[in-house]
Amino acid sequence: MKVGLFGGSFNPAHDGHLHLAETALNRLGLDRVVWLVSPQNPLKDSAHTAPLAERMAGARALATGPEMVVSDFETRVGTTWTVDTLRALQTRHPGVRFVWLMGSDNMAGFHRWRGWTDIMRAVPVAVIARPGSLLESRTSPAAARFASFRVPQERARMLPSMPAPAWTYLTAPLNAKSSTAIRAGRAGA
Ligand SMILES: Nc1ncnc2c1ncn2[C@@H]1O[C@H](COP(=O)(O)OP(=O)(O)OP(=O)(O)O)[C@@H](O)[C@H]1O
Ligand SMILES: O=C(O)c1ccc[n+]([C@@H]2O[C@H](COP(=O)([O-])O)[C@@H](O)[C@H]2O)c1
Repeated sequence: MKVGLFGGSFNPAHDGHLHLAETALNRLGLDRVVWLVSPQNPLKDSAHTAPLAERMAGARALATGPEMVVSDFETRVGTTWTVDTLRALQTRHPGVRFVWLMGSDNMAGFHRWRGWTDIMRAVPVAVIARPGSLLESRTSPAAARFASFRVPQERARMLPSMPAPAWTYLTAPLNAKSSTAIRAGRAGA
């Protein structure tokens, strides 16, 4: 079983998220994409985060295909740092091939995440291109540090079966949606 782990605040969920999930599902040949709705991004201000139930409902409304699963795993287990979430999942599901999924904006700042080199060594990682972070992500400290472990996107279907570290950068048709823009629109409405 090959499972993409799609962590996010989903504050709120939007079709850019669906774009990322479907791109990863198809290009990596995954069996499932799990939308891990974060209790709270440890690097973001909690004052702007909507209640979990609201964010879960928004994610469920979009993640409708049979391969899509929306999960509150981090809340149930009590993890907020991704490195801890991955350890907990790998301990519980030793037979599953997990791949961490993220947009290129997160790759640009990935070196600020707790235990980021441990994350790279724990699971393969797929980065999906997002407008506004194309150059920063490709020239980021994480991309430089793990340059020799990069898998060309033409071989992305091999990624879930590869031992970590291994990562790929998927250039897809871009989607410009963002939760920040949606929240700003609501505030101004
Ligand atoms: N339009 C998009 N294209 C590609 N990846 C995206 C897009 N929107 C979000 N992502 C990715 O989805 C994951 C979850 O993102 P998140 O829930 O923080 O949404 P966001 O729009 O980035 O929110 P915010 O604007 O509040 O930071 C992240 O890895 C992010 O990079
Ligand atoms: O573990 C970390 O240091 C860390 C720092 C920033 C973000 N994350 C995770 O990255 C995922 C995307 O976060 P976000 O807020 O960009 O949607 C989500 O699962 C967060 O918990 C994790």
